[in-house]
Amino acid sequence: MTEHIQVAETGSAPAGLHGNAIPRNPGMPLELDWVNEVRINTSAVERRCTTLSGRRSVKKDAQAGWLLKAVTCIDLTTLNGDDTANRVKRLCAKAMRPIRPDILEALGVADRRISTGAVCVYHRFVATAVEALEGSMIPVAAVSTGFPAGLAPHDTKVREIEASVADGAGEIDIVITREHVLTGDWKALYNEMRDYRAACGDAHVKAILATGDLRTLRNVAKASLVCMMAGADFIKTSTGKESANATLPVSLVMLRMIREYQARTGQLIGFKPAGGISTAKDVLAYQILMKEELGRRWLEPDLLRFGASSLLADIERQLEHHVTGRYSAFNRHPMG
Ligand SMILES: O=C[C@H](O)COP(=O)(O)O
Repeated sequence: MTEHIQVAETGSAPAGLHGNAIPRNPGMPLELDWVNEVRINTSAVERRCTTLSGRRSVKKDAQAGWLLKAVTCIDLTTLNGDDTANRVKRLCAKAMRPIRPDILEALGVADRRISTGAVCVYHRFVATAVEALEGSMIPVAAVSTGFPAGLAPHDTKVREIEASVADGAGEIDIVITREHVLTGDWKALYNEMRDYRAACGDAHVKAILATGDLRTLRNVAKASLVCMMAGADFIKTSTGKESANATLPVSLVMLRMIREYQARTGQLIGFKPAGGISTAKDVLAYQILMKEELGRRWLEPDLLRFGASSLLADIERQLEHHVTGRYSAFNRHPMG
């Protein structure tokens, strides 16, 4: 598949959810019949993912364009217990200039304005990141609702969202209560998601399903659907802290539910695979999956984000290899 892909034009706003033309998902009443009808053919899902990687690839000469586009879809993330304001500031600087100017020059895109899709941090660092990114139009995404386990009291979780919005977060990545899925309490999941969406106000909300905790692909599909019904703008696979994070089969199931939701409601919902996505090769596989399942519209940062802490370093390295024919050491591509 040799297909060249457009990266952001000079002077256009950096990638972000804000200012895009997609109307937000208002949600809809919980339709339990629809949820209960959901069926997943696990072997067909696995077969599709296996054949996808065998049949499809992006030709070498088009890869740089795809990887630059992927950069604009990264939620550049730091979610560690030892995070500091200085680390977050360095990450923000990287988000504003994710690829070294000499590499962009050699690729012939020095005039394009390329930034990551967002910077993703804990609530504590939202204000720091907002200040560091001032003028860049890069939104700050806050993980929330007792991330990563999501087991804080409900009111505390709602207040956490409100606090991050007050500090300037433009995007809120909430974690769902896995117990609601594991006990099939779809009403409870719908209600909590509804409350989170309301607390976000104008901030876009990504629903983290923590798929590695949900045990079955059918649960993943149902949870995706219920969160979309309750008004999620994006559905996201993982926190990055579960024992299993983003995978192609889980992503395929979520994408099929996005397609089904769009067919019934007309609404376009975004997708964010997260956790363990660390190589350019991984990212190309996800981009191919997105394009094949939902179409090229879903390669844009208002509908696709990669939640990743170390992916950018590998992409930059691959782009450098593309222009010089040589690989440099990882320490030449610091994250912050
Ligand atoms: O949402 C983002 C993830 O926490 C990042 O996970 P990662 O550190 O495996 O890239």
